[in-house]
Amino acid sequence: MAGSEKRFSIGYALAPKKQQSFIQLSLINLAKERGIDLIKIDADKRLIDQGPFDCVLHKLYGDDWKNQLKEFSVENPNALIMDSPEAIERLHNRISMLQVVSELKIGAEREATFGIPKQIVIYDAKTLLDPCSWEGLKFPVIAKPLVADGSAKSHKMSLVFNRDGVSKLKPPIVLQEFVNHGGVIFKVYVAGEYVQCVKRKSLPDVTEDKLESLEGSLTFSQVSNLTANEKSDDKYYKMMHLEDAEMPPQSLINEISKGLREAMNLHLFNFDVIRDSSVGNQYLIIDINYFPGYAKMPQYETILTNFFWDILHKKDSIIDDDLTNEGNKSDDSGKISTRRRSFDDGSRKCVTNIVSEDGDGS
Ligand SMILES: Nc1ncnc2c1ncn2[C@@H]1O[C@H](COP(=O)(O)OP(=O)(O)OP(=O)(O)O)[C@@H](O)[C@H]1O
Ligand SMILES: O=P(O)(O)O[C@H]1[C@H](OP(=O)(O)O)[C@@H](OP(=O)(O)O)[C@@H](O)[C@@H](O)[C@@H]1OP(=O)(O)O
Ligand SMILES: [Mg+2]
Ligand SMILES: [Mg+2]
Repeated sequence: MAGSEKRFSIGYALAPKKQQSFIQLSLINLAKERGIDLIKIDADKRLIDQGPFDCVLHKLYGDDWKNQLKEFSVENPNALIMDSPEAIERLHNRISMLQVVSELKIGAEREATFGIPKQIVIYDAKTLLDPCSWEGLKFPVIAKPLVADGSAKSHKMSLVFNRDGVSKLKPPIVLQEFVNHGGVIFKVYVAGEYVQCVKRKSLPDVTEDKLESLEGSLTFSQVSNLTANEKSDDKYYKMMHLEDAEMPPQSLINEISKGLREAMNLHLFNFDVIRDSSVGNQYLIIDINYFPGYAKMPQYETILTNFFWDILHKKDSIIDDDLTNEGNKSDDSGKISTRRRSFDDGSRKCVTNIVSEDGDGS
């Protein structure tokens, strides 16, 4: 079938800033060469009136958008929704976001271990000021807004050194123990089966003596997302040498990525990992983000185009198989061989269950 390869279209619905960084001409052109047209979804029109799309790629918030996706899925049952809004929503709350890490079952026999820092959630001021609620949590702690909805507010954090810093906090918040990690954070980008781990600068360690001299709390926002210029203005960042930091074991990163991808039913996300300096081989996951800044990865155009190509062709072969199998779901020998797609509240997942039962055991 050379020369007559089928073309696919992906509609994208992204906030202006995301669109600007992600939808580069280089990505559009590479995808086009591989038979994939990236088409902007007009946010001022109903989604259902646009298309046709083989896939809808999106990072938008709100019930109206969720309803539009649902409506679109009903009308276009073969279109992929990348990813399902219900699956994405798990990442909009910093408790449910990390709960999934605690549930991962990954091969026990390895030198490195992984988990999440100790944390509690505080919903109101009364609980915040009650010392009993803090029991078991050690200073310093990071106070993070409970909601992670992409707003500037949801990225505003405080590093709290002692009780004096507590009263200023505004619940609902998650209080997470600050773990010294040598000022280096690992960001793991996942796009389907593709995994890339990069190093970024993080918050510096807080030593015991520093802790005693520091007052109350310190606020900050998106440290690992600062531009090179912003970092080089700072004395601390000038001292840091990212090259010297050892990477986490690749096999561990791959296993966590696969475990998270499957457990969350998401294809596009990244997660932040730190290495506990006091232990050495203990890795902690502190944040998971839906559809992160892929454009920061070198060669992101190739990585994302390959990913799009894979999911579109996988979807297409499932549909072709379904059509071929229509007539032989149950033949005379009693063998049943069919493929069943999973749906999640009306939106299609990319998961396929293959059901095959041998009636006669042959
Ligand atoms: N438990 C922790 N111990 C030590 N440092 C932490 C911890 N939690 C967060 N940090 C530091 O604070 C930064 C911001 O935290 P986090 O990643 O949770 O916020 P975010 O606003 O969701 O970030 P992103 O821009 O990646 O979405 C991290 O990149 C890291 O430098
Ligand atoms: O552009 P967006 O609004 O999606 O910003 C995302 C940002 O990507 P960008 O580089 O494209 O800004 C991500 O950076 P990296 O982890 O990849 O460094 C991370 O900060 C996400 O948390 C942000 O998503 P949000 O949490 O705000 O929804
Ligand atoms: Mg983060
Ligand atoms: Mg985040």
